[in-house]
Amino acid sequence: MSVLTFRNVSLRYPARPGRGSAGEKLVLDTINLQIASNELVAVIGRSGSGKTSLLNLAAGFLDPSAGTITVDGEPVRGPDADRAVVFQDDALYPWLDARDNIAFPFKLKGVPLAERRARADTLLDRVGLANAGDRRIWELSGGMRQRVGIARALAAEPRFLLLDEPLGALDALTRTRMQEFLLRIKAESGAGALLITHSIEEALLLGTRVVVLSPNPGRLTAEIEAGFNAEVLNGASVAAVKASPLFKRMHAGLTGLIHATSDEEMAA
Ligand SMILES: Nc1ncnc2c1ncn2[C@@H]1O[C@H](COP(=O)(O)OP(=O)(O)OP(=O)(O)O)[C@@H](O)[C@H]1O
Repeated sequence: MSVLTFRNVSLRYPARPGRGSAGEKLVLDTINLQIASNELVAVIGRSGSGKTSLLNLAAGFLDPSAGTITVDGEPVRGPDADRAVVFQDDALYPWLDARDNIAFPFKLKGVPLAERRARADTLLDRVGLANAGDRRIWELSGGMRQRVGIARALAAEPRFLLLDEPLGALDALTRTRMQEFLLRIKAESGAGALLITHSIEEALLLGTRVVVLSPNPGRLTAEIEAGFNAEVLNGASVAAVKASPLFKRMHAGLTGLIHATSDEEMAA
């Protein structure tokens, strides 16, 4: 079991040149958060509350201004394939086909061509794209592209998946299918996951825990345990889970928590 830990983490963006320290911005304030391999922690909060900044810290793209981020006690010192990131726009290489996109991390590790293609094919199969290996990225639908992105993230067998609105650009139907897919893939991979989403519904459906980030500066102001992901993994339909009275009550509760600090509407 691995654990990603934020301990008293704050993040300050520097002032723009010429503005002295007056323009400095405290974006995250004293964040304490742990994500274990068996968890999917969903972070919600209004726009600008610091969700992406939090994920960028976990990824090692940014250094905290104070506090520490560790994986199993080892400080995070920069990006590492062990903490694989999936973005909203899939960030795939358009000049490569689906198979070679997935095989790319193996290429960087010096794995021979035949072996890396075979490993990519196994991953394609896992994400339900066994017949799409030869297709160019622009020949794939949005949902298929996100599957390729997720397969590429899994290629390094990461201990943590860092998911920044991975389903945000998909139409509602595809998104629902992909939510279920993401849950299964996450469970099979054994990786812990941090999911940033604008959707309270998605957070509640996928998260083992949902944490609320309140803005100016970003602080974790609420944390709830959610068990709906286990219901979906046990075979319940996403539609049935979302329609349950408990889901609706918890959704209303979280909406209230976010609106308590916000004038802005969050997407349902
Ligand atoms: N590189 C940067 N330099 C200065 N300020 C930044 C930088 N990146 C983000 N910010 C500011 O930090 C705050 C948090 O931004 P962040 O993108 O983390 O929030 P978010 O909750 O992910 O927002 P959204 O939901 O709109 O994506 C915002 O006020 C933003 O303007």
